[in-house]
Amino acid sequence: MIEVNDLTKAYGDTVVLDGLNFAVDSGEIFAVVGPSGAGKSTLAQCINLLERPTSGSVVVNGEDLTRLSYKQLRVARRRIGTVFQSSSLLSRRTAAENIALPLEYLGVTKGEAERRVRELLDRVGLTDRANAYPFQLSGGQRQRVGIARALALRPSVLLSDEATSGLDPQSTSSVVALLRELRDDLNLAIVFITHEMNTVLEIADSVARLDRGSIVESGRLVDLLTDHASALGRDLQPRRLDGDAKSGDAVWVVTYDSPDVPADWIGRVAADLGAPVSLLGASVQVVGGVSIGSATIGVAKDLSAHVPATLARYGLQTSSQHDARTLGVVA
Ligand SMILES: Nc1ncnc2c1ncn2[C@@H]1O[C@H](COP(=O)(O)OP(=O)(O)OP(=O)(O)O)[C@@H](O)[C@H]1O
Repeated sequence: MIEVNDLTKAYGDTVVLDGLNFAVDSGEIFAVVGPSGAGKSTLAQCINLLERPTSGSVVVNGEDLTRLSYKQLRVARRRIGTVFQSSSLLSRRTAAENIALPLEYLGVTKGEAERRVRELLDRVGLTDRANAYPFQLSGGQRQRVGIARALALRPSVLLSDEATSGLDPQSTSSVVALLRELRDDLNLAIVFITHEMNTVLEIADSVARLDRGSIVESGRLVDLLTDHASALGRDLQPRRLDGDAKSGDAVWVVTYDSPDVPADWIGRVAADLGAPVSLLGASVQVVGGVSIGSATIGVAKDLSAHVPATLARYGLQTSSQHDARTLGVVA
């Protein structure tokens, strides 16, 4: 497990990370989301101690890495494997040779390294691409090689710094599936840093939002998605808008997590309001075994005062009435 306690990083007078606290258990994926400039890269560098925090600690399996000497740190750093955005593979080395790099640095015998590389290639599903050079691999395959290399020294923590950014949706899904598999099979604690909300929904057990160097909201993904007061939970909901709101309609985002919500709730809500309800988009997401539904509906603006209570009657919640323009709906 990894714990980050009161972590602060300043460059001169500029405080880039301001007193961050979180813990990630073995077998858990913790996502950190945040806009550009929030401090995500700096956090990644402080976690693997490429940058020394100004104050605070990074504790891996009970050992405070920030207290170690440079020499001790070189050994302790093996407990954290890092995967970067572009996987930074050496272009003149094959996939297998790239994965072998950390083993070579460590002075592992040739035979032992070859055995371990074979194991790792199999682990990431690239046995048949062992002798391919990076330019012969797809973006998703290169990231798999990067993941295998990060696992070479059997770390207990995997740090993923924008590892899926820039990948197409299919490659992203395959890398996400691999990381979830590794979480479960190797019981890794994974810190997944990203600016992509969609990926968080696919991968995270817990999530924190970093904004201007501080964690402004955090929690278990399933709790955030079902907490109607959570701004992060709302931002994580997939938005599917298939239709346009009618002129004169207000747009509402409705969420539900209860199996008791009747399947024909739209018809019933319309009947209660005595006016049509248009379904503009809907999705159902299964997070941690819980089905979380999200729908976007349009209802005549003059009925707005009655909408929340009518929805609540059927176990449906809406946090607020949304401006159609912010949701990309033409009102
Ligand atoms: N070496 C440095 N000296 C001074 N300021 C720095 C340094 N490194 C980063 N910063 C500042 O820290 C802030 C956070 O930068 P960081 O790169 O960690 O953000 P980020 O969330 O990773 O952004 P992005 O998603 O755009 O990469 C920025 O305002 C940046 O200018």
